[in-house]
Amino acid sequence: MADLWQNAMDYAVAIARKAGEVVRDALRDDMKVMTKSSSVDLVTQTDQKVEQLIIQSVKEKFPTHRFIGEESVAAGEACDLTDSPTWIIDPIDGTTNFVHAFPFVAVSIGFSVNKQSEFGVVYSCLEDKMFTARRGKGAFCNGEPLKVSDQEDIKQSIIATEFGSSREPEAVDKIFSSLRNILCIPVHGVRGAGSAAINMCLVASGCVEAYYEIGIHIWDVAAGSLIVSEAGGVLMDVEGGVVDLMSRRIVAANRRAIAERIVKEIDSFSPPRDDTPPSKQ
Ligand SMILES: O=P(O)(O)O[C@H]1[C@H](O)[C@@H](O)[C@H](O)[C@@H](O)[C@@H]1O
Ligand SMILES: [Mg+2]
Ligand SMILES: [Mg+2]
Repeated sequence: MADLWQNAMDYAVAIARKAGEVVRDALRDDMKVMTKSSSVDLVTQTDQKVEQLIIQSVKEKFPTHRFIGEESVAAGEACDLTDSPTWIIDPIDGTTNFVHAFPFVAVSIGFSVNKQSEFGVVYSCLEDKMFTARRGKGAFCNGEPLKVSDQEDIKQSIIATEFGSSREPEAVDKIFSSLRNILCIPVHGVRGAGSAAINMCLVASGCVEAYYEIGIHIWDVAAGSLIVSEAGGVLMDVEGGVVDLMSRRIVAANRRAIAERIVKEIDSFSPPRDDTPPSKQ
């Protein structure tokens, strides 16, 4: 049977590559850096330009499809995931890296239908690595199949995480408390690429055993989640149980036992959900 969404996925890969070129070119220019929710939540004209480029290109080809885009939501659009085919876009995941030319910057495009993820594309544009996954068909990097690490022992693992863009003391205290607990299990190391999407691709590639973060948004992890699960990994909420991409909390791991061990050490909290309008937060 023909794959209904393969055409859309091929299109997403082509747009992500084009978007990556725009990002790479912009690194050479002077940047105007603006802020969003806090003085460390950065955005540039390139984030906005790339998001518009992706949305306009998709609209030409798939006029009935819907969008959740980071910069459109920042501009006031609703973050609604319906049953309609929906493109979930982070035009630059790792904007702080981009601003500082720290070389981990990704274009992330997730696609969901009936609230189920159908494909995910993460283009790590400075490394020129194209990560892709189609539901039920595996995950790939530049066409090569991906598989999570087979490590069973958390004490022999590397765990990825991020500090995020909240500087509220209560949140920072919990982030540090979780980090301390995990570091002192002890694990071999803790790392962070500065891009949620790339961290998830590192889990899918078997370079780190797990990644967790509280404070991410649906556009940071929509594509990466499918890439992890298609590479054989698991997703979980930071308190255990089923992950909810609107909840702004995620654990992605090579296996359930490692995810559950991390959950035990996380001092959890709940940022305002992505699907709660700012007026109700
Ligand atoms: O760079 P953006 O798209 O803003 O995404 C980042 C996110 O906002 C932060 O919370 C995470 O810590 C980063 O890893 C994201 O990639
Ligand atoms: Mg992001
Ligand atoms: Mg972004």
